[in-house]
Amino acid sequence: MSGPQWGSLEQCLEQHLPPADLREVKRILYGKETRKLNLPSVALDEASAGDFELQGYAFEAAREQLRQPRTVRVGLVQNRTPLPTDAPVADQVSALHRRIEAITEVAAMCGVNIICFQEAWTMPFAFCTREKLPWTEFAESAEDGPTTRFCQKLAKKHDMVVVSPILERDFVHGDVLWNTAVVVSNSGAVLGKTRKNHIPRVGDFNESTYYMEGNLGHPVFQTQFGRIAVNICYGRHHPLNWLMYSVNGAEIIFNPSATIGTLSESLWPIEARNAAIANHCFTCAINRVGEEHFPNEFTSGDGKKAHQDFGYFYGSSYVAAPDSSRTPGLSRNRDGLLVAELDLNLCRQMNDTWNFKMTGRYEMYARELTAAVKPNYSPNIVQELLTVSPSPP
Ligand SMILES: NC(=O)NCCC(=O)O
Repeated sequence: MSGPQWGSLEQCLEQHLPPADLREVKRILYGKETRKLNLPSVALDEASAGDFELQGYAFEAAREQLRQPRTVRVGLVQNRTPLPTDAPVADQVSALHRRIEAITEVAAMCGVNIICFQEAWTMPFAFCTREKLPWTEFAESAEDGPTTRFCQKLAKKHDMVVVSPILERDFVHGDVLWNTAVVVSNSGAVLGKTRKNHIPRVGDFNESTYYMEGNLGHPVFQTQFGRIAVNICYGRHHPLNWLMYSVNGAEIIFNPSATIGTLSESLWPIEARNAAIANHCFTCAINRVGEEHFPNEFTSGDGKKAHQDFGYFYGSSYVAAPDSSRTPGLSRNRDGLLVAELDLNLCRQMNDTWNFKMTGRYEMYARELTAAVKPNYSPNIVQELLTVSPSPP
């Protein structure tokens, strides 16, 4: 399975396909072409000095007579953990704060209005280990922990909405942990929080050792730049999870993730993109990048040898639009900032074209699902009745 040596699908296609074929392949694989954004040279220089990739694309919508274009710029950040996992907890957190601060500065130069970081961005993705200490020490209050206060400063300074996915410790309810995304308004106020609804039980994703499925439903946050929601990582495999954010009015759904090549790389380009199409909204898929090594060995329950790493986090963050177009992905092997300009008018335009909301038959599904989750449910399977022919006299 590919590690860091293989840069990205896009690099491979560009390198090997003749231009005419490349155009056709991209038309089918990526939909209507996104326009490359002309990003300021100072931002490109800063990104190159800071050793992270910077790419920018714009999605366009048709001009309407009664509504002005509703353009918003989103920033997706993928990054490695700068320090080794056995460095002191406070040092790891502060190194990540510094890294994200630098990338957010560049996002501000690019006019980003809403920025989203990767899942559990203040820590290594240590849930594979099943160890409690020191990993639980990375948990913080969503309302006023050091990372939320840090994000409030960034939001206010840059007039930017900040989506900050962290390991939350809920001090009010028995000190329990959650996988949470905090949404900070561009005013600097904490707008609210949302929790990961689906917890994986696959491979080394032993997150259920640490926290439960979220209990906050599918909140959508009204920001100055549009209505946003956060579907954290494994929730992207659940079409109804995306649907409920959309039912509550989300125009942009962020999907901060941590996932590895051996498990999910072939699912990655499909799921968030399909959700954008099915729900007439934009989706932003963000994955961490690189390899994280842990001090102690752990096993995967598959008879294979114990190991000290999770596998390769393949980056490849991208934005998908309701008209089925998508940006190219960031690379598989570098930290990066993807800037995408969205015209939110495209959501309603696609709704009027394809009518998935109108043709959705939600009432029928609600009724059938209500019956199907009951313990005494009998599946509606129609079978041929076998008639017993009378025996000959
Ligand atoms: N972080 C997380 O939920 N990962 C699970 C694996 C996946 O969804 O690809």
